[in-house]
Amino acid sequence: MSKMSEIWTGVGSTLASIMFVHAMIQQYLPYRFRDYMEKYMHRILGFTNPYIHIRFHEFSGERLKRSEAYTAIEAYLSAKSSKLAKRLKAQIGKDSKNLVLSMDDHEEITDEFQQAKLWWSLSKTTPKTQSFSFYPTSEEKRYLTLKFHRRYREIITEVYLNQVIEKGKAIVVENRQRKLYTNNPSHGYYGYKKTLWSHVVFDHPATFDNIAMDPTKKKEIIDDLITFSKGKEYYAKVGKAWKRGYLLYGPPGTGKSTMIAAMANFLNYDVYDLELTAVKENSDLRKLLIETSNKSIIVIEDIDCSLDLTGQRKKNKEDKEETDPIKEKSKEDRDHKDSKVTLSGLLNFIDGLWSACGGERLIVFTTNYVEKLDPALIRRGRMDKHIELSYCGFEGFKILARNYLDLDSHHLFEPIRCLIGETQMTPADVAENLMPKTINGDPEICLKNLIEALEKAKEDARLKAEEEAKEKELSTKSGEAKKDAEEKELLTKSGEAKEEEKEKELSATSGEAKEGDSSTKEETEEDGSTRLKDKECNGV
Ligand SMILES: Nc1ncnc2c1ncn2[C@@H]1O[C@H](COP(=O)(O)OP(=O)(O)OP(=O)(O)O)[C@@H](O)[C@H]1O
Repeated sequence: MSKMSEIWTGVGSTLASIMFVHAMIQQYLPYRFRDYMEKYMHRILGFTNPYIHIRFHEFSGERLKRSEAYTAIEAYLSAKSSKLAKRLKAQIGKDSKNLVLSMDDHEEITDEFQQAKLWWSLSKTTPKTQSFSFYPTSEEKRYLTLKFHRRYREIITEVYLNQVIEKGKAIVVENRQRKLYTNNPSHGYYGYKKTLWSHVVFDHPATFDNIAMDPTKKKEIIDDLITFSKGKEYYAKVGKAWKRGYLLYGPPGTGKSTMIAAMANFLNYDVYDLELTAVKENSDLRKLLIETSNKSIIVIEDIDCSLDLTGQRKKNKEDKEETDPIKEKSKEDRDHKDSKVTLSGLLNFIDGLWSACGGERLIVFTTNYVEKLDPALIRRGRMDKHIELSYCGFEGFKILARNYLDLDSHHLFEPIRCLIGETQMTPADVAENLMPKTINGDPEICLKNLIEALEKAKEDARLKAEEEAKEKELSTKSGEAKKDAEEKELLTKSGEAKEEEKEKELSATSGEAKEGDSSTKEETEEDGSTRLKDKECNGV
């Protein structure tokens, strides 16, 4: 018993001495010397230690991007961690339904592969000088370490790791909780240790089934998206970055935002809603791009009024102030932020060298005024597919009737078919009219509401057309009157001119006659010496 306590005492004092020496070295030895010591310690241990260590850092490069390998390994280990690790981290899983568990910092779990035993551990380093902060520090650097016996080197590096990454990637896709991101302002008080994007869970119910548009057009878009998402090899073969640009244009309320949500749901992509006016300069745009993940849609809504990219912003503003002053006011407020993003910066963002890092990205612009955009911005190759979203047709109405009223046919469909072809009503307005105003509302009432609204829209359009025709007539008449007056004036002027000419002519001929009498006069003017003689001839 006393021997045991002696041993323990010995172990305790040895440990204390080691810790003391370690603390002394940390405190007083210059860091360069410490580095040398560490280096040689590792070398000495390398001769005796039969284990190999591989590190996987969470962030690659200058913390630019989360390492894909790290993410995949983390996902691979998460199933094992929940069974084996003693300390776990919990995160909310897909659709906010379940918890995803993974091992906590400084935990270690084991794995086996073809009789080889492996150890995975999660560690982190904190910065040497840590300042006090109210914010969670983002300076911690995490890394996973794999340890295995050197006799398994080949099998682990050539087979096991590839399998881990492949399985991990599949788990990431499966567990992916899709997100809707928005960029934080590059200026202002958020500058300290901020992340570039903030996100919420993306949970939009729009799908291609419930979007109201022409079925042929819809199929064309779906086919295009499928071709894109399966086109990794093709894009590599033709030497193009794996990305595609979509330009969605059309009047407000025709479903541009709804289309983006449907695309994201269809492809299972994240959405990055990029607010250009919050980006200070072109270099910030590049950083934002690097921070986006693969399998994502980067959206710039209302591109025509985001920035002075069209060279016509002033004009746009004037145009729109007439139509929607409230909306325009808030846009104007945004414009007041001093963003220096330029058209060339944005073009670089879309298809410069940096746009090729990562892959499987869609870039979507929306606008209500396609004709006002700079052609360079929307040329094919940048915006590969131009999609017009327009007023609701009968096919679109049928989809909305199915969505909102569970109706595939009704005797009121026929009058609606006629009316909808004669009016310009957006799907948003049609949907609003179809929405039952009470729970379990009668679908017939909703259809009648729509008919009423369509008739009103038709009447309004007729009145407007009449008014416009009148205005046109008036302006033509006033134009004609003006023209008449101008012509008259011209005539009068030309008459006067003619008269003047005649008078001139007359005076010229009478002058000539006089000149005939004194033909020698000209000569006298040319030659002063003859003048006297002439005068004499005329008896002066
Ligand atoms: N094509 C459509 N199919 C189904 N619903 C639609 C469609 N278009 C509009 N809606 C309905 O109208 C609402 C407004 O549509 P959305 O915001 O997509 O229009 P938008 O074209 O993006 O408008 P804005 O140009 O003003 O941003 C949506 O919530 C949706 O319910």
